[in-house]
Amino acid sequence: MQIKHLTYQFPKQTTPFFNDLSFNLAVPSVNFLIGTNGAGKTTLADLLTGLRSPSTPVTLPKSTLYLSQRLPMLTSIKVQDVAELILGVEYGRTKLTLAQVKSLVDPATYAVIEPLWNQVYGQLSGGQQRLVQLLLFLQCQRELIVLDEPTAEIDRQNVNRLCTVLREHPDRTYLIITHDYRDLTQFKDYQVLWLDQRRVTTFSPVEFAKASQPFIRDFKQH
Ligand SMILES: Nc1ncnc2c1ncn2[C@@H]1O[C@H](COP(=O)(O)OP(=O)(O)OP(=O)(O)O)[C@@H](O)[C@H]1O
Repeated sequence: MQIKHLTYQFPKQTTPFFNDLSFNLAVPSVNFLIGTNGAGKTTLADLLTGLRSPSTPVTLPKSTLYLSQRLPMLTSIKVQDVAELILGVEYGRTKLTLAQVKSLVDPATYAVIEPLWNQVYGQLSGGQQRLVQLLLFLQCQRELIVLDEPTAEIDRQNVNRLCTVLREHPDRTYLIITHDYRDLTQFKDYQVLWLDQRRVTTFSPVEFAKASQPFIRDFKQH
């Protein structure tokens, strides 16, 4: 998937933040987007998913799923209502039983949802809320699936579950923003996109293992 000549200027700014940025997303594959705080990763994700509009016309993926860092959700409803909201819309159903959910989602997702089914969503921990939303939304297929720091609040056992779900769909194209090298080691094959100085450099796993730029060296040491 080629992103060509992407230019974006924040409102009220006099110069573009991204100027004629071009890069390739590996398709289908996991693309990890890395870079220092403030490099522009979230801004780039916002642009690819239509949350922000590029300053000049660019061809972008037609359908995207964007799980940004802070996911809004009604907190007084139960986990089963959250499942109905997300899966019900996707599958065109207004009511979903736990048994029906079992038939719609993958086993790793069911293992997380089942024990929480009757709990009030707002009473889950921050990490549990994030995990429930991520796993339910990952049951939906789109041309590009963008995850902004999906593992940030999640314990490593649940990260394993999350990555199991991601690996179960090798036909998908993911763009995953991360500051955690351990996320890369969950996958055999992937592409790394390093956003630095408003430019993207891409690496295969072998190239990334050899790369020795200070940011990448520190990233790999985590
Ligand atoms: N509305 C705005 N106007 C001007 N600059 C902005 C605006 N919103 C964000 N920025 C700047 O754009 C830069 C990129 O921000 P962004 O959130 O995309 O970085 P990031 O790489 O996702 O960082 P982090 O790793 O900390 O999440 C930051 O320096 C930020 O201050």
